[in-house]
Amino acid sequence: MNFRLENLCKLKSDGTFLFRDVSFSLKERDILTISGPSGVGKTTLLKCIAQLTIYEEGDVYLNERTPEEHGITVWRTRVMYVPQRTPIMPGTPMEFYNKMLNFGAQRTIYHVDPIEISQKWDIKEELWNKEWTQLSGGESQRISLAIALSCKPNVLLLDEPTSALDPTTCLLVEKTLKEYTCILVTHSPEQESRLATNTYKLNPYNPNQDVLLSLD
Ligand SMILES: Nc1ncnc2c1ncn2[C@@H]1O[C@H](COP(=O)(O)OP(=O)(O)OP(=O)(O)O)[C@@H](O)[C@H]1O
Repeated sequence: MNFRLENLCKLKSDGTFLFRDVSFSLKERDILTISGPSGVGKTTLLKCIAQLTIYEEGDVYLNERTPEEHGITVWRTRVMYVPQRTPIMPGTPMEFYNKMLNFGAQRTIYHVDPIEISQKWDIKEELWNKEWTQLSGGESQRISLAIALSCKPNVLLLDEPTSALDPTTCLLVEKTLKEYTCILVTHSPEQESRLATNTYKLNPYNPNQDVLLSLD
């Protein structure tokens, strides 16, 4: 497996750059952490990679093929975005998971049991049949993550995946994540040093850099 991002550029609504020329690459079981100040564009970068948000320039490749070549729906199952907060949804996690199993691109994938994954993180099986609205932030965060891991995507795009967890549970989740290839947004330098095989610091875009570049 190889994954590559080349010179991704994203404009803000006022026409200035949110970020410019973001490039990195990953191989199997790499964990690339993305850090940077609040509002710098970390979530937006993950959404661009997942093809959930448009970007103005740049290319992204999974195994040397673009999202268009894979097909956008297949891409999103192979390069899977997990938001920081689970959107408010009707029904239970089990109902959601069963629906997902019948959804186009997922039908062809052999899934790992998400309940088994979540049990490693102290999620009891009965929680899967509770309404999403009745779950705590940390419970729904772990269940959403278990569903994503069960699809065995090539690359996981994780937005602060342990933000709602206590330190002990956070370490249990990190232990599992080490078996996967991830691009992971974190505000924790400790988490970065425990997990990262590669790091990327997203800095606020500085237009003065363009002037210096054009003078070269
Ligand atoms: N689709 C979009 N197009 C243009 N700008 C956007 C888009 N989505 C978000 N933004 C803007 O990009 C900026 C960065 O938001 P983003 O949520 O990516 O930051 P972040 O680095 O993840 O922040 P935090 O660490 O607080 O979660 C915000 O000002 C937001 O309004």
